[in-house]
Amino acid sequence: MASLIQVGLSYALKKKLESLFFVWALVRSSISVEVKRMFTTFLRRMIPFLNPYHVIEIHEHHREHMVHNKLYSMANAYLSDVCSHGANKLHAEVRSLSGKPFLTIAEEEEVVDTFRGAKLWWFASSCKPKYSTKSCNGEERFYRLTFHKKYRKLVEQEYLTHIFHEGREILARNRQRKLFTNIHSRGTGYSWTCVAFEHPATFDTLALDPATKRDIIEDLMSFREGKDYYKKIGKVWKRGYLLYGPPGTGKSTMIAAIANFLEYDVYDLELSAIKNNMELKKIFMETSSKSVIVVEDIDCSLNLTGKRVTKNKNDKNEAEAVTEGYDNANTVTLSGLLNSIDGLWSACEDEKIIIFTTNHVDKLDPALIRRGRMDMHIEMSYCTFEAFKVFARNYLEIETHHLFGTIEKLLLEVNVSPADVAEGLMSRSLRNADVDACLANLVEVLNLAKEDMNK
Ligand SMILES: Nc1ncnc2c1ncn2[C@@H]1O[C@H](COP(=O)(O)OP(=O)(O)OP(=O)(O)O)[C@@H](O)[C@H]1O
Ligand SMILES: [Mg+2]
Repeated sequence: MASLIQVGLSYALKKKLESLFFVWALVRSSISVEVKRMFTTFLRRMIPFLNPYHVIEIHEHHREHMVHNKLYSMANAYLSDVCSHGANKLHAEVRSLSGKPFLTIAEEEEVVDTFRGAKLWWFASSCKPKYSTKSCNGEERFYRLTFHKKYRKLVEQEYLTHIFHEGREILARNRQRKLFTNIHSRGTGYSWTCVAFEHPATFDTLALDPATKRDIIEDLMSFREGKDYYKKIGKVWKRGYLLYGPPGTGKSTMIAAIANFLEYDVYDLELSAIKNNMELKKIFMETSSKSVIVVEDIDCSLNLTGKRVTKNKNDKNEAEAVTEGYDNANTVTLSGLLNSIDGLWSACEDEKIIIFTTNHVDKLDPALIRRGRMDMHIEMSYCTFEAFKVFARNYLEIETHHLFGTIEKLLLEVNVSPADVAEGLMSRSLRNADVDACLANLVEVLNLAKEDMNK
């Protein structure tokens, strides 16, 4: 019965449609081409006029050159972080070894965002790309952003920039941080190669005088938040730290703690592997923002202790020229290094920390470490009682002990590095020995050091 009615209805509908088409064919043939054109133009104008919404499509790649569209990546990160709760279907992936999942909005899903009172609809979709590239040969993803036309100015002038900046911050927070080192490859010359950066050191585990630690943390925080300030005073947004002190006092550990605190990548620059100033400049330019650039043992890296270039090169013989840092095609010189650190090129991709470490601060050229270039000079000293207490807290989970008095006295008498103290505590704590045994072992280490000193 139901199917009979259905057949009857569709038959009636078919008949109606047939008569409509017949009338339309009659009208079409009777009206002039001119009227037809006017009618179509009118319709074309009326449809957008009646539609109060505007649409912006943000594709994964630039339409013409098929290079990656940064706005797409930022929008993707932004929507995943801010609006993903509104989506029913999500994709999950892990981008860093920390294991934190990163959720992205699945295709054909719509989420809603609000910005300064404006409501914005984001629809995730994909299409066939016009051209195919290595990274995109099947489908190209895109977002369709829909908003009321009264918000057009707001979207163009503020919202898209807001998306870009927020997305960049979110990507930086979620990315896998990297440790780069410079290598020489036959084809491309000098370049960076990287591995995941997973050093566990933090300021909590760093054994250091609490006041110095606080100063460093405050300095780093004001650097990180100082974008507008640096711009206002006309300085490139970067900061230099010189870490100096005897071996095993925690200079390299401090670098890891700084990078972890700021969540920056680390570029470990091996100066002695670089051929000349030109290569050095190139390799500096290839570092990205939000990074710590490190030159360890700067006093040993190169002969950078001579004076800077003097113009009258002819007065010098070759050997003197090299020692005094002339711009030689086959060497990295002091002036080359200074230029790379804070010449005009250093302004590309700012927000960088530059750290030099040395065991012999007195050997360095004052020009290399003057304030403004190396803004903060941090002395990493032998182990103090305050530093020891950090180890005791971290390694043994104790705040006080009857042997603390003896250890404090011994630490005032002998020069032992934090590395030695850590080793003294660790050799036993690893084997689950009790606290008393660990501290007794350290007292023994300190007494031996005292005997050595007296000898
Ligand atoms: N201040 C410190 N806080 C915590 N651990 C430390 C500290 N100093 C040294 N250590 C421990 O000692 C080891 C060696 O320290 P680190 O490599 O940081 O010393 P360094 O100053 O860089 O030495 P070098 O001048 O020989 O390069 C580290 O692995 C770390 O475990
Ligand atoms: Mg070191």
